Amino acid sequence: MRERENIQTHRERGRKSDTESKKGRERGGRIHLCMVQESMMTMEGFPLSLVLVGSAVAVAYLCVAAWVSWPRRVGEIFRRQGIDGPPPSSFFSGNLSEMQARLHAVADGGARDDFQRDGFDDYCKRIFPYFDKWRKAYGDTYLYWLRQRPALYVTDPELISEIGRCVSLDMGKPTYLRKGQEPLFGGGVLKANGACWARQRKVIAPEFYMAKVRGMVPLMVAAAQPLLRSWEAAVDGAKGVAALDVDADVRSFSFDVISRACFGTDHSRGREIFLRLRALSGLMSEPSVIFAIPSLRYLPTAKNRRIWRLTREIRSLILDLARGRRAATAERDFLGSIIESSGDQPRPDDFVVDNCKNIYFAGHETSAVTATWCLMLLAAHPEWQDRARAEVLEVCGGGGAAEPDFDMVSRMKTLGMVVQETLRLFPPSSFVVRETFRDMRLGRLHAPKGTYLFVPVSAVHHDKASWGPTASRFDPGRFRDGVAAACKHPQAAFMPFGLGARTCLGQNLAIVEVKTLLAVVLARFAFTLSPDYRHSPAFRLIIEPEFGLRLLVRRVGTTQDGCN
Ligand code: HEM
Repeated sequence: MRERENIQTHRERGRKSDTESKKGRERGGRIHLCMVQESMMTMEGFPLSLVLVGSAVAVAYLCVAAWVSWPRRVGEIFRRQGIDGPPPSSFFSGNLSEMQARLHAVADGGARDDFQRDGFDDYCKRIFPYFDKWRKAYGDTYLYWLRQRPALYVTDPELISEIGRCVSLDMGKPTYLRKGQEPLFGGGVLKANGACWARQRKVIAPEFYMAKVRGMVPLMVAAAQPLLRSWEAAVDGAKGVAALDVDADVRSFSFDVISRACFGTDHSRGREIFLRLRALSGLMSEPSVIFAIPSLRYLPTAKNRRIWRLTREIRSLILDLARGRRAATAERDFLGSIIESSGDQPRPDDFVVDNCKNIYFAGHETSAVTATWCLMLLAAHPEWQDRARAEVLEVCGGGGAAEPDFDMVSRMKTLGMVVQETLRLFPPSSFVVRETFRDMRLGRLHAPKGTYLFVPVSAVHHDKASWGPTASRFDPGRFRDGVAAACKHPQAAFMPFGLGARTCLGQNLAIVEVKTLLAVVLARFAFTLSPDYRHSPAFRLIIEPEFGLRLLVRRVGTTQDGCN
């Protein structure tokens, strides 16, 4: 009985709850309907475009929030690894404004004459005062900011070696080096990355192997003749001792060497091309708002039109030469070889044009400024000048009568040590720079994608921890038993030609070229620094003497007053 009642109650409860839930469903349905109606009213009240704009704003907000918080998150990644650094002064400039302010403060103090008879102040502290300050505050490896990009300053030998060992295509030349520089470098080997770079390097590298450079010594001797003739004329005209601004002559020699090495018998036409490249480079390095705002590069301003015209002329001159070469017998110089390999490249004409331009930029000023610093250091250190000359005269025989050939140049060990010590004290390239194109592990370091790695070559070359207390002194003798015996951590302490997979392709050519020039000069002339030489290494993409190099030059075997 009670059971029946229970069942009934349960059924009634069930009916009741069914009715309630039906009512609820109806209410819910009405609510849902209302919401849809409401929302339809909203859509009607506010046009769809407003809703879309709202969504776009929300997405943009999220992107900006991610962008703005990225530096903080990256900073945190480095801090967790024990790497700290100066806080960015603003989100947009990073540490750039502080860097500029310190540079101005030093410039306002005037260019210091920091040349000393037996040593050189570490000019890097004057040229890059911010790095020195930050290194003292944050240690050998620290993080700073170039706008919104993290930049790691690396002087720790272990980390430098890791960068040198890395062969991954996920690390390469920073993209900022290419932006706006297309007319000068195009997609050539210097700034390319990934498979495109690897393909080009494979073709170009053999052109500068020692076996090729061996055959270039006669063209170097030929390229030195105008300099020798003009110095002889000046010395004879001055009745014994001439004051000469030698840096322009040395640059002209180097220009001729690279023209002859690249274009062989066509070197005079090559010179025409390189002269236009020089003009183009001059135009593009003029400070201008056009290059700060990328889209302005496409405006037909007078300057842009000149840039475009030069770029077109250079391209068509190189391609004309290449067409002539294809029709004639193959010549085994740089141009001949890259024309031959261009067929396997995706864009053969670009490959030829861009790499001719790249070799000019890579190989002209760097070798010239190295030879200029060598002359300056030999002028300032007569004992080393005498030793180097004695070696040249001995190797070339007959009092230096014979023109040097490759084997003779290779036997000039003292001269080799002088060149190495010059590259240590004044490396033309102040930085080896890389960018990580994805998150990477370098030894113990985890570097997020988009990190710049800056190895300050000149600072590392002057580091007393690696080179000892005489680091700032000119002492070629330290290289007597090679680089390994000259310093601690040789892989990470001496890198005038860069690091690892991207190391300089022209280093054999450069060293033989500088030694050959010094040999022919030393065999004929003795020189000292002019009293008005002002020692002031300046950073203008490469480290060069700010006020040029003036020497007092006389013929070998005569004294300062010109008498035997
Ligand atoms: C004393 C003279 C020279 C110095 C100090 C020098 C220095 C350098 C440095 C520091 C690099 C960058 C390496 C890196 O990022 O790790 C480089 C790259 C390069 N250099 Fe030189 N260089 C000199 C002369 C030359 C000459 C004469 C040529 C050719 C004729 C040349 C061709 C190149 C090329 C093609 C690269 C790009 C390599 C690549 O990215 O794969 N260099 N050089």
